[in-house]
Amino acid sequence: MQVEHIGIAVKNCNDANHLFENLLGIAPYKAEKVESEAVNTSFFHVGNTKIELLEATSENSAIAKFIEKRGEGIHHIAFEVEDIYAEMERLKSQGFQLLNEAPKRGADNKLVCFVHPKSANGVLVELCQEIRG
Ligand SMILES: CC[C@H](C(=O)O)C(=O)SCCNC(=O)CCNC(=O)[C@H](O)C(C)(C)COP(=O)(O)OP(=O)(O)OC[C@H]1O[C@@H](n2cnc3c(N)ncnc32)[C@H](O)[C@@H]1OP(=O)(O)O
Ligand SMILES: [Co+2]
Repeated sequence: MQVEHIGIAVKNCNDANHLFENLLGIAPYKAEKVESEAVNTSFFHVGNTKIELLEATSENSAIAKFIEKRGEGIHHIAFEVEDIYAEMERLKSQGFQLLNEAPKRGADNKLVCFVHPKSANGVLVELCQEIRG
């Protein structure tokens, strides 16, 4: 398993893109809107992992609620897995609380699911599997 990306909640992707471009010295490689999560995302390659900037597109978005409550900042850590179905079963059998019954389509051509922060020492964990074919 490796860290696929670190999700950072931001108020405005354009502003955050400029800041991270200055910080990292590289431009984002992708911008993607994900309606199902009510977010705009922007991705930077950093070594063999990524930064995912997330801007809410609706006040009901998880990102909007997070920023309202905690301000901008690190939102989640995503791990890449080979078989998200098997990993979900494994985590469920170990008593982790999953936030979705089945994987859903995320950004950057991935199937994703989430583990409740309460099950992971206060960290929102995302599992990602590349959508193959
Ligand atoms: C576009 C897809 C993209 C991808 O990579 O493919 C994404 O990453 S999408 C990312 C945005 N989507 C999600 O985060 C979906 C999963 N998240 C959720 O279902 C909710 O945000 C949830 C359940 C984590 C929190 O829900 P809600 O905000 O309605 O509940 P509370 O505010 O009451 O929070 C409950 C409890 O959890 C703590 N909390 C909330 N968010 C986080 C967080 N990001 N990291 C750590 N802890 C978090 C919150 O503080 C509450 O704790 P308490 O001690 O009761 O205050
Ligand atoms: Co993510």
